[in-house]
Amino acid sequence: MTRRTTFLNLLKSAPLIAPSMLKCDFGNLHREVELLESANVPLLHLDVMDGHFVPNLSYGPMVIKRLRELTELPFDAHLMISDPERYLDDYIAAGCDSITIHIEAVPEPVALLQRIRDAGVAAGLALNPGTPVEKIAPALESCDLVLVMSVEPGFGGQKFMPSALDKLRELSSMISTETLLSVDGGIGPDTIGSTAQAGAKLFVAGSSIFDASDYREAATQLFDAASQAASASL
Ligand SMILES: O=C(CO)[C@H](O)[C@H](O)COP(=O)(O)O
Ligand SMILES: [Fe+2]
Repeated sequence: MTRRTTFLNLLKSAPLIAPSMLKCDFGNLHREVELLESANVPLLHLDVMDGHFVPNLSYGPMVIKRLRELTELPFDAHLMISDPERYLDDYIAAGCDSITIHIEAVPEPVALLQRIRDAGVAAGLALNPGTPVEKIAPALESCDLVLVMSVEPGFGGQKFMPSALDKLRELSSMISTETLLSVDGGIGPDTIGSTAQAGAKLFVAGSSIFDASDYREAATQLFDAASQAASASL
């Protein structure tokens, strides 16, 4: 069983709430991971920023490797970096279970997505709010995950952009049922329902979990809202 197979099996437990570690307390990673494990979240979303592709810096493979020692939760790495090919092996070796690259950083992504899959890791492709769905259409068959950004990438705590909803609807009719459709940015109790109705299955949540006093309660509230909206839209 590869990391990719295990990651894709998560789809069976959708909706999936993925805390974005960008908003966690980096001075106390061990404790944060313990709290998230007791909150029963199914995976962690790791935002990697290089200060070039996006105007912010976060962490890289060395931190992810140490985090890997703290938990067996699957890692969903979101690489907001230029030239991800150059660093890909480091992220694979650090223990990521899925690796998502941006179409704006890699306009011809098929070969790189295949390299990720060949390494036994799930391959994801993200698009920014200003990028139309057509740009990623030729690569969809090479994707295990498609990530619709509902904020401009680079920072947590931004306001959800409703233009993501049309993209989610469009993509749900284009991708296979085995592909994880993910949404990232401004996801909270008031916005998650509309994204679930639009077809998202994996919901990245930073502020709405880490700003809460009880992570478990916050994650459960998001899960319940997404489940209800998804079943109402059936
Ligand atoms: O990729 C990201 C930012 O580029 C983050 O995953 C995202 O912003 C999470 O934070 P929040 O839920 O607070 O919007
Ligand atoms: Fe992200």
